[in-house]
Amino acid sequence: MASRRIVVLISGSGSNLQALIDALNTPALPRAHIALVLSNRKAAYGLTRAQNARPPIETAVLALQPYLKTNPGKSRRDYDLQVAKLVAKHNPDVVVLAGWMHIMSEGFLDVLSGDAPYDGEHKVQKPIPVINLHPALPGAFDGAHAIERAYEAFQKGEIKHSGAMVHRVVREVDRGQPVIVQEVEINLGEPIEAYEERLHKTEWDIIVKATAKILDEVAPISS
Ligand SMILES: Nc1nc2c(c(=O)[nH]1)N[C@@H](CN(C=O)c1ccc(C(=O)N[C@@H](CCC(=O)O)C(=O)O)cc1)CN2
Ligand SMILES: NCC(=O)N[C@@H]1O[C@H](COP(=O)([O-])[O-])[C@@H](O)[C@H]1O
Repeated sequence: MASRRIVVLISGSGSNLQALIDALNTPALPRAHIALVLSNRKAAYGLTRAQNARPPIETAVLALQPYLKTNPGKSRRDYDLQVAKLVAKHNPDVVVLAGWMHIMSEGFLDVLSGDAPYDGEHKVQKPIPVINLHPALPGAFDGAHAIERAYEAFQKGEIKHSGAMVHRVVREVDRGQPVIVQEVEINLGEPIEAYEERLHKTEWDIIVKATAKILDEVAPISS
């Protein structure tokens, strides 16, 4: 059976990308490779992680503001379609947003679902699931800076739990169906760094499990 294809979108350090890289072709993530790592920030250390992988992983950078500057008249939506085109060309079985700090418009999702062509003519052969890692529980702290917001809310007594999840990506940010949800303990009075350390370890675990779960749904390994 052919190796299952993963495309990973990043914006930063890439520690979750590293978790995926380390899990490739182990029992946790069998028969899989990362076909492309795409970053919207050229300084993202995750790009170095991909290039240092063995075998090296193809990387690409497409940042919004430089795109708009070099393509006068083009919009954020055009940018999203360009991202979709870069992704679709690799015909992935799954797309993983691993710290991808850009809200995707319908255009991107329409291409990945097969509802719209990625090059004005061709559509993806089958719907491509897109999943996102988010450092909060379903329905809580949607959007950016969720770690800090959840930590502060707990310390103020506003919430009793927080955690992390991987969810399917839909147009409404962080409201897609959860794939894996894991609570993470927060302790009253502890520094945020202690909570973040526990949370990131949980993320590294659930991003691999969620990716494997989706791959087994869309491209199961025949026994
Ligand atoms: N259509 C969707 N797009 C994205 C989703 C989603 O569920 N649906 N998840 C996010 C990831 N994310 C939280 O998990 C998130 C990332 C970024 C932002 C945000 O406010 N981005 C700003 C720019 C911020 C920056 O550049 O630092 C923006 O896009 O204008 C919110 C939520 C990924 N995309
Ligand atoms: N809303 C999305 C969001 O906040 N994502 C967060 O970005 C970090 C990426 O870390 P990494 O670059 O080390 O993988 C992770 O903590 C992830 O939960």
